[in-house]
Amino acid sequence: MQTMAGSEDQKFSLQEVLDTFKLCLSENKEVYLEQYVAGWRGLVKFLNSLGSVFGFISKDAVGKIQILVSYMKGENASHYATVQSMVKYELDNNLVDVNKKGSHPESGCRTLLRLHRALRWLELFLDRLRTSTEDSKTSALCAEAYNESLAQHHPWMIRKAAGMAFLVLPGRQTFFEVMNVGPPEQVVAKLGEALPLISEVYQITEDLYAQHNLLDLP
Ligand SMILES: CCCCCCCC/C=C\CCCCCCCC(=O)N[C@@H](COP(=O)(O)O)[C@H](O)/C=C/CCCCCCCCCCCCC
Repeated sequence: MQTMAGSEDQKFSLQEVLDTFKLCLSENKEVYLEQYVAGWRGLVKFLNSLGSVFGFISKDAVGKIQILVSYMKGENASHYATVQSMVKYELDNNLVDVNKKGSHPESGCRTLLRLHRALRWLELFLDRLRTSTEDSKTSALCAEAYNESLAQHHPWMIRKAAGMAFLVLPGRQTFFEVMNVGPPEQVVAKLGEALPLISEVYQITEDLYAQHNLLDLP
C-alpha cells in the first residue's frame, strides 16, 4: 500500500538511518563510504515519500549517491572504502579539479562534498525538530536550517525552488509519525541519540576536507 511514508519496502525508519550512521565510523574514526551512502539512501526514502515537489532534490541526491557507488564498485574500489582513503587516492592521482571544473567534474571528493554540506543542513534541521514545540512549523525549521548551511552554496534559482518546496512540507505531527519511532517523546529521544552520531561524522569529514583545502571544490 502506498502511504505518505511510501510502500512497505520503501518505508522510512529513523532507527534504520540511525543504525547506518552508527556503523559509519571505524575504530580509528575513518568514515566508511558504504554506510555513509546507505544513510543517504535511507534519507532519500523519506524525501521521496513527501511527493513530486521534492523530486528535483531527490534526483540530485540520488545522482550523487550513484556517482559514489560507481566508484565504490569500480576497478579502484579498494580506494573507496573510506572517505579518508578516497581523498588520499584522488589527490595522490590528480583526480580532483581543485580550482575550477576540468577533466574530473565528478570526482568522488567534490561529489561527497555536496552531500557533506547537506549533512550539515540535516544536523541543523533535526536539532530544530528535536527542540520544536507542537505549534512549530516544519517549513520554517527547514528553511532556517537551509539558510544557515546549504543555501550559502546554492545559486538564486535553487534557493528559490527549495524555498517553495519547503512550504508544502507536512506538519510536525505527520513528520514525527513518518519517522516510525513511536510517540513524540520517543521521537525526541531518538533524535537526541541520532544527532551526536551525525555531528561526529560531519565534523570528521569537515576536518579532513579543511586539512586538504577541499571545502570549496567547484
Ligand atoms: C530524519 C527524518 C527527517 C529528515 C529527513 C530529511 C530527508 C532529506 C533527504 C535528502 C536531502 C537531500 C540532499 C540534497 C543534496 C543536495 C546537494 C547539493 O547541494 N546539490 C546542488 C549542487 O550540486 P552540483 O550542481 O554542484 O553538482 C544542486 O544544485 C542541488 C540541486 C537540488 C536542490 C537541493 C536543495 C536542498 C534542500 C535541502 C533538503 C530539503 C529536504 C526537505 C525534506 C525534509
